[in-house]
Amino acid sequence: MRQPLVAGNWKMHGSRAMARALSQAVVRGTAELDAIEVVLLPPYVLIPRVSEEVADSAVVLGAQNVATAREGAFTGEISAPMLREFGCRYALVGHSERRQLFGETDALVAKRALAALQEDLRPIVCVGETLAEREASETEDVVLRQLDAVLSAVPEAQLGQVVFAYEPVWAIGTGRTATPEQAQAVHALLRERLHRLGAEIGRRARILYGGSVKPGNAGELLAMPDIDGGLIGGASLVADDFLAICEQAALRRE
Ligand SMILES: O=C[C@H](O)COP(=O)(O)O
Repeated sequence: MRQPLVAGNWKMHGSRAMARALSQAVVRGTAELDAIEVVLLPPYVLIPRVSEEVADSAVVLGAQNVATAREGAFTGEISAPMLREFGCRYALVGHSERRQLFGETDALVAKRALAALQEDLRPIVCVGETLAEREASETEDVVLRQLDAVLSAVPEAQLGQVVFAYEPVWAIGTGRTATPEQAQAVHALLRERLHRLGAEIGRRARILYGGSVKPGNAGELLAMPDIDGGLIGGASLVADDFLAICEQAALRRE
């Protein structure tokens, strides 16, 4: 059985006071939820603050991106060794906002995933189609192209460390969620592709869903056989909402 994972992507939100209060609420509220893995992805500058708050808990820390190099003249980038030093265990790569707003290509996303793995930082690889691509019936081609770019770069032995996330771009921050059936169809497609690399790889890979997940729709999404958790944006900034989603994910496990 795959352990459900719920990750809160705070995006570019927060302050030191907010990070402290929200992390404490998540630590308290998930203390009994040992069936699931809970990951917080604050902005870089809040990582040290969140790290202190989650230190004695099962809540895991991650970053929203990671550099392709360990160090060097890469202004504005933060490397995997730096993130590890501050307690991060995960890093998002290829979030659609990075792809769309900052021009990150499939090749760059694959390099970021590899750089993370080389430092024992688990990448959460995001894939997803835009509304125009969905309407042009290109969803499968787009998500498989994005997935294959990473699969061809990462050694098979390390694939077990990778988490995948399907986030239809048209559902992110829009209040418009994919139906559980739409999401399941893409998750099954991704798993099928992973399965081709090895039955065990396909069976064990965790594939999260993201895009306007809220307490009101989390249960039906997480009930789908190939949805192993959520990548939560807006709702992760509201402790009660995030905790309610974590509780739904824990039910999936039982
Ligand atoms: O990383 C999180 C996703 O982009 C989803 O964001 P959202 O829950 O605000 O739609």
